Amino acid sequence: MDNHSQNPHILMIPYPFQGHVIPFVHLATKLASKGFTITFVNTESIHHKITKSQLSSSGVLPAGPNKHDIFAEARKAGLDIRYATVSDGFPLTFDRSLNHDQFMEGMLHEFSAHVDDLVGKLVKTNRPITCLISDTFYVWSSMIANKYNLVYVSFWTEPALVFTLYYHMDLLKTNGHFASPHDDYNREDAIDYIPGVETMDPKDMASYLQATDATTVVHRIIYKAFEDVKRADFVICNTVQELERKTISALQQKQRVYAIGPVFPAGFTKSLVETSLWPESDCTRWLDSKHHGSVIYISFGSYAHCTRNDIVEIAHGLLLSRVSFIWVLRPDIVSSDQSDPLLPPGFEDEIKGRGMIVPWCCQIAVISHPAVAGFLTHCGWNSTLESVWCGIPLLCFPLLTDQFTNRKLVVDDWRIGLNLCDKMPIAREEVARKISRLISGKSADEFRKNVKAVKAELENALSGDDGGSSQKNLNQFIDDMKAKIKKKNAGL
Ligand SMILES: O=c1ccn([C@@H]2O[C@H](COP(=O)(O)OP(=O)(O)O[C@H]3O[C@H](CO)[C@@H](O)[C@H](O)[C@H]3O)[C@@H](O)[C@H]2O)c(=O)[nH]1
Repeated sequence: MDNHSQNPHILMIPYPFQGHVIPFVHLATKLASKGFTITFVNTESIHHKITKSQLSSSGVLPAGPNKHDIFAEARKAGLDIRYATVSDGFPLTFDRSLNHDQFMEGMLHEFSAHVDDLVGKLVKTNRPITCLISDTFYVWSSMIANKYNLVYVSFWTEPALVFTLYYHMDLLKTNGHFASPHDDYNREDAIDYIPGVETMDPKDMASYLQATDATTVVHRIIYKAFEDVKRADFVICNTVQELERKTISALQQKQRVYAIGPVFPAGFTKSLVETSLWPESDCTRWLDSKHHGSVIYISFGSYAHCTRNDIVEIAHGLLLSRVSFIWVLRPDIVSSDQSDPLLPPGFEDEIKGRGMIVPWCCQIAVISHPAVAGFLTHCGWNSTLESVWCGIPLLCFPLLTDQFTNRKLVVDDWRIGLNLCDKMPIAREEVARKISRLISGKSADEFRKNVKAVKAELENALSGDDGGSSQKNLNQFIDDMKAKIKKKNAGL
């Protein structure tokens, strides 16, 4: 076997959002620790945000020629991970959150030209890349892989259930549950025809599949991306086989799909690689001062926005509940052009000593702390997996995209949490009541018991080198990918 097929050089490109960059970075270190050479590509904008936040958190950037290389420490630890950046087509000062649709149009139409240019250079080096691992939401992966004769691996950072719903959009359309020809009406009865999926309520689908306008830029991206993924050589998924067995088996009838999750940093501690787009506030000392199992952690991830009313009602609910809490209020949580105070007047005085409000933190450090008892979350998939790993029940407030489906897994299937509000709009009394049910009494005991069982599934999946399902699947994927690269190199 030649060196390239034994130890291939893989190009990895995450979608330029926090919730995608994080699992991609952890997967990169995992693959590098198995001997692969990786070139990891971030957009210039993501790179700029990470280095800026690193500078504000620590006051210093690492010295020397590697100061702008987020993998410098990982390389010192012996991993062969190289780092490159690519333009997303917009200037650094462009507000991608505020101008979301314009940015996404760029992702749809222009980004591939920049990637093409970069890959063209990378394949000419003395250690050429032979494989591309790109985010499933990209629309150009098969085109780039074909042009440069690369094996094409699609990495899906959400549950397999969400993948399969997008994968079968044609069925949802034919049956009138999505993009119904009757203008603004989609069928509301149960969906019972998706292979490998139990009967499900349409309100549990990803928000984009519940929309009545199915022509937005995100929809056009999803249509194209899910056509493209059908051309992937392999699909790897940040989930666990035992948790989504039927869904994954049905998908495997169509494609080579491997459940390799949860993809976490080694040892579930702060990674050697900086990934945060915002400076992290340190919550450790504050948490140390609290009783075990007494604190609620609240975060809605990096991408979704909520309304001013949501924030106000949650704030009042927290006051009524009298629990201690850490609340991550991202600067753009309502909108990045919103600078008026969000919290009710006097709130911060009233919560002194009991509540801590931060713009961002090291989430895995916070939820690993024994003081934390519950997580009020938007149900981003990374947050869901991380919370389960820490044995923390969830209070679910899904806002967008896969978060509605993730909520169904948490609340209806695994029974490890509950809905923040059963009917919109959200009301303060219900917030207080649900917080109490999450962390005290019989309901809390039940959630804790159930979350232990799901946690055990995650632990088993990662146990041993070849014992757990995700370890086995990762090893199998690696063997299959190497074989495919060898075949491709041989022109077969
Ligand atoms: O203060 C914080 C808040 C979050 N995080 C981390 O940021 C990530 C957030 O990821 P996730 O919980 O998945 O939420 P989003 O950032 O919203 O992720 C996007 O990407 C996910 C994966 O595709 C989807 O499941 C989400 O719905 C989508 O919004 C997690 O690893 C957290 O540990 C921090 O480190 N500090």
